Amino acid sequence: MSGKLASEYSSWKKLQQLYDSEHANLTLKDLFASDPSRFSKFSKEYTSSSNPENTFLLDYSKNLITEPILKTLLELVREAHVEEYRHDMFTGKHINTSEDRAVLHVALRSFGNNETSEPGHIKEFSDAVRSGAWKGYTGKSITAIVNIGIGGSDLGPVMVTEALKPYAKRDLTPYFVSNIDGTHLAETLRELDPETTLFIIASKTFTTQETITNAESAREWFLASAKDKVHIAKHFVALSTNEKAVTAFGISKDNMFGFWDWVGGRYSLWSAIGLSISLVIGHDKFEELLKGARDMDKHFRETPLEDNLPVLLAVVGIWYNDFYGAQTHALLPYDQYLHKFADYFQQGDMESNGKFVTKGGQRVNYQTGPIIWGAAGTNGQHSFYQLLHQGTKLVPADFLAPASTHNRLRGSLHHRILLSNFFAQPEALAFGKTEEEVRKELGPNASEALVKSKVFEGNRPSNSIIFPLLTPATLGSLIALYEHKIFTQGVIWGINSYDQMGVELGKVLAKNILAQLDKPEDVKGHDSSTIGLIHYYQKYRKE
Ligand SMILES: O=P(O)(O)OC[C@H]1O[C@H](O)[C@@H](O)[C@@H](O)[C@@H]1O
Repeated sequence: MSGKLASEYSSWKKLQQLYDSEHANLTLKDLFASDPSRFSKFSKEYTSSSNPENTFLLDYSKNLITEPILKTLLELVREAHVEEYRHDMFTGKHINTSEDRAVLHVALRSFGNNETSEPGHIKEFSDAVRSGAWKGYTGKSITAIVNIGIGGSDLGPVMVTEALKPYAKRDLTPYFVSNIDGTHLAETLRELDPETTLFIIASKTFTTQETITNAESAREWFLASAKDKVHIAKHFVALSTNEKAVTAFGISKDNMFGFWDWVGGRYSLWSAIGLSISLVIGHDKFEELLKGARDMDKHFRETPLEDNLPVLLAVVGIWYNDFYGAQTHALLPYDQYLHKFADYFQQGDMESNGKFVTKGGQRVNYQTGPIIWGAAGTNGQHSFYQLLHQGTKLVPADFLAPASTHNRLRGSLHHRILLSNFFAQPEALAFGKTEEEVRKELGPNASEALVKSKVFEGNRPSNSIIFPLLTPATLGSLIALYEHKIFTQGVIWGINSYDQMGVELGKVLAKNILAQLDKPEDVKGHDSSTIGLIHYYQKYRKE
């Protein structure tokens, strides 16, 4: 890290000048009208180095950028030494400075590196469960797996198993329990049979209160039927870096799938945390996912900045976040299978880049990570798109869609309709509808108010990503694309994208409060609001 605030870079100052002098006149309508080759200039096709079928098109032409703006944004990348930091990450330097750790999730998908992954164990176990050779305590095969984990030990497996459902073994149903709210576990267990259920306790630290409490309750539920603790070995496995805590819980070393402290929770689906993925889609497909990510790593490492897709997404994001003042960024996949994509990157991005101090401990004087949100199209259109089109906020968005679907209902009629929306929404956002157009449509008798209410100002930017079909390899590449976008932005902002100190305070306060919940006289050391809320709870609680 250069030790500088991003705002001290000369390219940052230049960007501010460019914004001040140009933004008022920068309209997508003019940008497209004045340059017939805008699309070819500002779009790139990616093809994975090892798999020609893993390809996608990134169209970033509908952004409020010009060639000089993009050039200056890339100067910022150079000035912030992103390329050097990229090298440091890939070579295992301790870029997670506050925890003094390497950041090497990329090594998990580099293959041929046996020290950094446990593929043999994962494969062998997945094959045994999937083939039915792995038997439960009454000799029956496993039909349900329950991943108990939270945050990074939940969201990746949830998102990927949903996204790759077309490749799933349908008689092995995955469930995910994350919330400490007993409802989550209770409602899941209601459907399950202890004789055919496998619990996967996923926790990097194996100290997370939610996960350990849920795991204990699951064990209690299981033992109510199985009676003898020896049966735990057939029904509980652990994914963790903490062997001591795993064995103390009663899970044998043989049933533990290890990983390492240099795998961040929100980057861990590539590690043993991906066991549920391997169980659901099979180890070969899990490897295809990893290879897709590996090929994007190669692209990120070797491609010049001008053509480097994660870098392009990162700088365009910075342009809106830091100069246009956009607070959020929407992820809008037009693919039902990707309905958890935004949830996944909510943690991936916000836990990585939601930070106000630099690695050097300075308070930043600019915006860092955006608020990430989104939903699968077209549901969002009938919900929040009103604000995207006519609200007072700028919401840059990424639209993603597959050209073909795994479910070609009625000769792909559904998919054609879906994609017509995928194409129409960015167009409408960018080019809008003028007052004159509305007037023409409504005729001379329309009231002024009605005319105004139907105007779309347009000029709302977006990226579009389109790929042939959502396969494991393509998904791997897309996830890695966003991971490296987050990395690039974090380096530019000078922050540590790989710790998560911000989740600690709430945990500490909750522990303290838990010890005070029984009696009103124990509730001490809080503000009057917190005390009032706890007293109300104590009045109505039932055990
Ligand atoms: O896997 P674990 O250790 O249970 O952690 C689960 C989650 O806990 C915290 O919220 C954070 O540290 C997350 O990054 C992490 O993913």
